[in-house]
Amino acid sequence: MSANPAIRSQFDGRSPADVKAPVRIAVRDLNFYYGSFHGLKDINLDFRDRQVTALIGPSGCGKSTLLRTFNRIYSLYPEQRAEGEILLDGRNVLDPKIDLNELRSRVGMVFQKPTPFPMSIYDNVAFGLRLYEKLPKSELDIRVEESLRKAALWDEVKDKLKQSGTGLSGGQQQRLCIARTVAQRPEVILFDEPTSALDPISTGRIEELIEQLRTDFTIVIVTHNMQQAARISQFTAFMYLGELIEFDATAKIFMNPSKRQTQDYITGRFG
Ligand SMILES: Nc1ncnc2c1ncn2[C@@H]1O[C@H](COP(=O)(O)OP(=O)(O)OP(=O)(O)O)[C@@H](O)[C@H]1O
Repeated sequence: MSANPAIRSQFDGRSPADVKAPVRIAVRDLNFYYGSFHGLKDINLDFRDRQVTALIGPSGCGKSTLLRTFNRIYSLYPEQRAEGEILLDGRNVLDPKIDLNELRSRVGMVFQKPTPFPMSIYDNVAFGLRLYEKLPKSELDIRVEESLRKAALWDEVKDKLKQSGTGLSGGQQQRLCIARTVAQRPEVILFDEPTSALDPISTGRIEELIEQLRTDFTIVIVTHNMQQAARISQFTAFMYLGELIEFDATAKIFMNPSKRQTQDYITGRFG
């Protein structure tokens, strides 16, 4: 199962997977249930520091479910539960004693559809900072600018910070949501299909941005788009029916996967 030269050339010059990077999130024997439905089955997986890990697999395989365990966002729904361990820097985020606000400031999330708050661009970014960090106005201004720069949006909005965030284009709104997440200085950023509602140019900008954000953050991205996974991630996890089928460096998954199911999926034979 080795790749043809066209697939191989896609990986020329790409940042290779750093298999020695420290493990930031370690998933151990994770099972997830929606009521009686067993959504994730015995998942074991390591996410490495300052690497982009893509979660791929056919619709309904559990990619979003896995992503949503890392910041316990599922716990808004009483019938949903996780068993096992998700160690963030060695501490189990599934521990009921963990402070969920603190967890969510350490593990930020960007959703499929841009979700700016109905307030100014500045206030969108400052929102979490005002809640959790009592910064003087001058420092708040610095953090807002820094976050908008990291989200590659500053130059487009610096003269209209008081205008509503909802008046921006879809791609700009998504970068605003990234700025809002980055402002909290999280360690991990979760992206749930962040470009599926965007045009190709906006998609390209978000992909470039994710590559830049990798220098500061550990990134996990759910994507349906196999080319996108190949373009932007260092590691890829292929899931099917709630199970982790294969996890490896992205180049290995796409050029020489070990499992037949992975090969069939990446060559478009199913899913
Ligand atoms: N709220 C829910 N209640 C019951 N079952 C659910 C719920 N949300 C998801 N599921 C089921 O869990 C499984 C995994 O869903 P999940 O959304 O994680 O898949 P996915 O791989 O992200 O799919 P997609 O690519 O279509 O977004 C599916 O069988 C789905 O029907």
